[in-house]
Amino acid sequence: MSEQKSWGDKLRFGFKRTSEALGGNLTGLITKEKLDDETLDEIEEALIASDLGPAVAARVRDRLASGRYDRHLSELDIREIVAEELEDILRPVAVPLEIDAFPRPQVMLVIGVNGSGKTTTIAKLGHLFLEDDYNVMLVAGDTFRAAAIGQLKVWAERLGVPIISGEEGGDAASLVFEGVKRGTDDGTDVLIVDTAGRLQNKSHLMDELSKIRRVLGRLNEEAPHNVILVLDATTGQNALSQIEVFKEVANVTGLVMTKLDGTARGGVLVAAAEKFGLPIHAIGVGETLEDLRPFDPRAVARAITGADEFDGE
Ligand SMILES: Nc1nc2c(ncn2[C@@H]2O[C@H](COP(=O)(O)OP(=O)(O)OP(=O)(O)O)[C@@H](O)[C@H]2O)c(=O)[nH]1
Repeated sequence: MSEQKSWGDKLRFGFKRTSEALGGNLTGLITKEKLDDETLDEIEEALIASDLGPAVAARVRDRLASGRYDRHLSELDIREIVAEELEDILRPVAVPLEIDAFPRPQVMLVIGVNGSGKTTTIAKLGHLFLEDDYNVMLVAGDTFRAAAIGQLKVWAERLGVPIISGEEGGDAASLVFEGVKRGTDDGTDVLIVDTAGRLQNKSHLMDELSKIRRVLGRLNEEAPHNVILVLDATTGQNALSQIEVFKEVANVTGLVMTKLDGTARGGVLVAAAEKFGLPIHAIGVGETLEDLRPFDPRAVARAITGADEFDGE
């Protein structure tokens, strides 16, 4: 119970800068007597300025326009209406990561640009699975940098889970192969693989992933079962271009968005949901292991719009 509450508080706190930005953009528009076209245009622009993107802003505008509100709408009314629309957009993509009964281990490749929070996210996902009593193993497949290998080893130790790692510059695919073999023998449920999947150049990423696939295919045709793209919300609209490019070169199966706490640009979560419809497995609102969770679309929509700050929920 208290865990739930504290996550709710973290969400509201995390999205505070986003909801303040949205509120700031809306303030002044709401005092108008009725929702004429000019006010609707201004609200639409305010939503775009909040990183929700033009498509989401247009949806909200349509909703407001079709409401035929014959009364003065307060700021809270507007926030409530926006929150409902955002919830509708987020609901279909709020898909928690599931571990299938078979085959085990389930192989999850984690990709993302440098500094997106990839390594931390792997640790946080591991923590989530451990909480659900799954056996977890990590693979330090980002062999480009010794620091990345070291960092993942520290996380593995903290989590108390095994890790397969090699030397800097080593072959990621053979580490993954070893991980699946060991994981099969040890009864591992989920193998989470860090990758150097970073888009320094597209062909390198494609080569890396296709080699991993090829090698994995010898053990299990369906692996990798998940290819998870980690995105840093503070990059705003740039996160959308990253999805576009990664989708082109890797078979991205789902997203994790991090650093929603450090930014006024959290609206990009909704823009991504609307534009791509890819599952968003979890969101990160802080640096500790507990700060990554599958999300409740209603709670997130209300945190983004700050609706609950107003009605005292
Ligand atoms: N505030 C906040 N910080 C985060 C979050 N997720 C990750 N970070 C921080 O972001 C920084 C980068 O995270 P890493 O996990 O090292 O990122 P990476 O993508 O693996 O980066 P490289 O190892 O450089 O490839 C670290 O300081 C993390 O603590 C989050 O949800 N919120």
